[in-house]
Amino acid sequence: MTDPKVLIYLMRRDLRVSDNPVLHSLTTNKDHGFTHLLPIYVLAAQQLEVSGFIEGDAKCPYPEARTQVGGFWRCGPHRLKFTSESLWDLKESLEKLGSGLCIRVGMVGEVISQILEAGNINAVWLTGEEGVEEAREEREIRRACKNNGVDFKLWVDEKYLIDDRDGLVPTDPQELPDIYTTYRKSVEPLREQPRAVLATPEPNSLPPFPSSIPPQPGPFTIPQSLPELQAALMKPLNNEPLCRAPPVMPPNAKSAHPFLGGETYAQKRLGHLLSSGSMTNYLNTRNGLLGPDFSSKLSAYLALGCITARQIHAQMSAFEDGTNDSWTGVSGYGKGENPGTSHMRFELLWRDYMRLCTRKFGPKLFSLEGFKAGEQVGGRWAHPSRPRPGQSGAEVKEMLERFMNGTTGMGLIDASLRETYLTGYTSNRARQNVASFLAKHLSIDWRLGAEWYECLLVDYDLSSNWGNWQYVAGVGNDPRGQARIFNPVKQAFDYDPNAEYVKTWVPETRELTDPGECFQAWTVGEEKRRQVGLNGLEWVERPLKRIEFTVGRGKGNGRGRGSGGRGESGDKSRDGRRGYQAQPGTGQNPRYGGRGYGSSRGYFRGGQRGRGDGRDARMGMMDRDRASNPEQQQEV
Ligand SMILES: Cc1cc2nc3c(=O)[nH]c(=O)nc-3n(C[C@H](O)[C@H](O)[C@H](O)COP(=O)(O)OP(=O)(O)OC[C@H]3O[C@@H](n4cnc5c(N)ncnc54)[C@H](O)[C@@H]3O)c2cc1C
Repeated sequence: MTDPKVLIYLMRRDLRVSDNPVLHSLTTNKDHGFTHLLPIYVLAAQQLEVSGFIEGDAKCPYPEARTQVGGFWRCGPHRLKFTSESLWDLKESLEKLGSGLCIRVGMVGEVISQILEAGNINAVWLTGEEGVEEAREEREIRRACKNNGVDFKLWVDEKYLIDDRDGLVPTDPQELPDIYTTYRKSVEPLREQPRAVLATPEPNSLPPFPSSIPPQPGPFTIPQSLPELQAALMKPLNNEPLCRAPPVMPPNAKSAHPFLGGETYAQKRLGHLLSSGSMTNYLNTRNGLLGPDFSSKLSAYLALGCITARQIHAQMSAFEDGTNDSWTGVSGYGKGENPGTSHMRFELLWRDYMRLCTRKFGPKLFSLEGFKAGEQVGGRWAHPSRPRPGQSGAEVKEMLERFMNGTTGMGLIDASLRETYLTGYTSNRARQNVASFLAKHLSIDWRLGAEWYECLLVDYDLSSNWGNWQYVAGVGNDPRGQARIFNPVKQAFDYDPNAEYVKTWVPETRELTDPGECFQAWTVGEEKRRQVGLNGLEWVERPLKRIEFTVGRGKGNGRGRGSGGRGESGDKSRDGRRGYQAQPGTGQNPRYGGRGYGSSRGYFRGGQRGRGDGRDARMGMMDRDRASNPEQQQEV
């Protein structure tokens, strides 16, 4: 009998069996020499809270998985659910192929090291990622492999539209143009560029799953069913709401993102978009706000690698070329590239571009000054511990709390924030407005918004989230930078002219007939407020922002009217940099992770400290890190 030769395939954001380079190579290259394949997914303790996997009174060995500036849970309920569904779908798909999936809990590098130390592993393969934490994992695994005499291979991440190896993506990240359009022009025509998708492995074509695997080290227990997995993930989050006075689901409101996670559902969704004609119409509908089909809703699948951009491209090409008769009769079928499919490629390239920006700018992705570090923009933004002149910390805290629970008094913004809280999704149009409102109207540290999205979004993606927040805050790759401000009243008139979206998510406005009143309920007169039940509501009486706006004059000029432009937010008058932004790479507990920004404490941890669950000691360790760095202390 030959000795077993076991290959670990660590799956991170490539949760699919189709168009998967690692699985494909194992089925096509029969000389790989492995007798067994062990696909592993680790629920990473710094990215999602894992204490729910502990039974009994044992203490969790890791700090809570909180964001660094705001102290929010890094992975909220919507993405926990979607991720668990995606994992289970992957497990079932691998089982159908005659393989399996081993789920583990802990710090990724540590988990893999423990398995290597138990012996009998010959190689570890994984796909490279751009994030700071993911790169750290890769270094740790590489080191563990070296220490244990095990082969290590980092595969090229192939879930993007343009392949890194085709000579179109700059090999030196610093050569990436700072403007998206310049990059796009350098890679067009987009329809010609993507590589072909890789075939899905046939059943029993992969090396078999090992018969024995080192157990999950304590104190964690791995659930054996999807409901148990979801219960363990949700357990720590059930103890407290994510914010003060959270919104409740309005009657008759429906999620625009009712989709289950996983490769199976990603493919179904793509099929639906093509067969329903939604993809053909995409250019006309993509700025819509309500309903599942105004845009693709593929982002969450793309973020976890349940589907690849080139799979979307390939299916669109088949549609355009008329090579799949099941689409006969659908508008645009067989008629070549159309505005909808062309624009989808354009958006998918944005996603590529955001990833390449992460590669280029590294930890600057999380810096208050963004990619423009050194351009002295930091003093613009308040944080509860760093109010701007004339403000108190309590005022900033209240503004932020009302941002989080969607009671700012600005209809479009509140609708989007409540929708995001309740469903994990909001449209790109709404996201742009929300980010602009926080950073440019409220002048609050935009990283708190980025972290809040990290917690809430079902499709959270490191590069797309942080890159877009920087872009809108004016410290990223928007050539118009600080000069571009979204007027949320004008935007509401343009994209929600009948206030259907605002009325759906801010049900208190449903009795109002004038859309302008829905967009800013403070404009409703006293008598009417009483009649429609708006009387006494804080966000009606005391909105965080009042924008004078008249439809005839403000609409269409991109600026609103009266004080509706940038002046009313006070951006220009109050400045003076206070030098408080974090220095990349400081104040972190290196073992636990962190992405090189902010402090570890977070501001909105409501009641987490000193609750006597054994975690104070760990937080104390992080406090010491901060105390050794006075600049860092100033930061929070
Ligand atoms: C402040 C802010 C935060 C954002 N955070 C995220 C995030 O965490 N994850 C995420 O995937 N997208 C993010 N986006 C980008 C965009 O809003 C979402 O990708 C899109 O709304 C997802 O819905 P969809 O799949 O229906 O998009 P569609 O309109 O159908 O677009 C198709 C795909 O193109 C990509 N795409 C579209 N627009 C962008 C963009 N501006 N940047 C990068 N990729 C894009 C996405 O992968 C998307 O699935 C953010 C945008 C803003 C303004």
